[in-house]
Amino acid sequence: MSQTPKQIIAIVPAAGIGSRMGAEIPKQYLMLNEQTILGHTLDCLLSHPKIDKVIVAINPSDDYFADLPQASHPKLQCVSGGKERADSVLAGLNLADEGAWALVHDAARPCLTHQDIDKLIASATVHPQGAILAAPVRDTMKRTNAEGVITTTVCRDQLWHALTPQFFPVKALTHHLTAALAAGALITDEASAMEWAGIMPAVVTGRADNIKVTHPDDLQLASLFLKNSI
Ligand SMILES: Nc1ccn([C@@H]2O[C@H](COP(=O)(O)OP(=O)(O)OP(=O)(O)O)[C@@H](O)[C@H]2O)c(=O)n1
Ligand SMILES: C[C@](O)(CO)[C@H](O)COP(=O)(O)O
Repeated sequence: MSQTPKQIIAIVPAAGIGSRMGAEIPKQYLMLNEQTILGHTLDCLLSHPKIDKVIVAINPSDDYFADLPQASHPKLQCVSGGKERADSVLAGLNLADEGAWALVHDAARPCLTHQDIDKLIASATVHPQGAILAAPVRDTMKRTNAEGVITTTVCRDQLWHALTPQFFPVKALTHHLTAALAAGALITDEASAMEWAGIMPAVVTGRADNIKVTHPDDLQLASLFLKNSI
């Protein structure tokens, strides 16, 4: 059994433009109930007792972040994000202490709970290579051709939706993410950078309501989840 990480830094990629949302403003600044999507996400991370610092990667042309109430929080630090999500995560990692663990969480996932953060942090004692929150697939999964015709049914045994946070030692994640990006690997989450390096992260079952607000119809769902979060 390994020890629980002594220092935990949350890294929040929040530099996207939300093109699939099709809103007038970047989706992380859309209102959800009483505050912005990013505000909900930051409140959850800033209030967790085991998270020592929160580094938010924002778009260099972001005109909204400074107006958030959370912007002046003493635990919070800002950095300029990059072209892709992975670049933004790396920008945050480069500010983090090498001896810490990084808890990387999408700004666009405002329904995260402390219960799931606790589960993921606790997993480090059993999985020193790191782990991610994930939700088991419920539906039958189909793969189609470019014309939208089903070509195969994908076996759903041990098939998961990768969520965030994703939890890794800062030094290892920074090293492998840097190398994977330099090699031109397609990296859409932190686990895929570790997998690229031959490391096998664990999954920790997370709540299915920890959705990524991506399309317009996700807003109503996220609003309901936040109103009824237990
Ligand atoms: N260059 C980028 C792209 C995305 N993100 C962040 O990564 C998270 C997950 O990405 P996604 O849901 O795809 O957000 P967007 O890239 O904004 O959405 P879209 O792909 O629809 O444009 C979001 O919090 C987004 O702000 C980021 O920090 N830097
Ligand atoms: C990191 C992630 O949320 C895990 O499911 C997902 O890969 C982000 O993908 P996106 O296309 O950048 O939203």
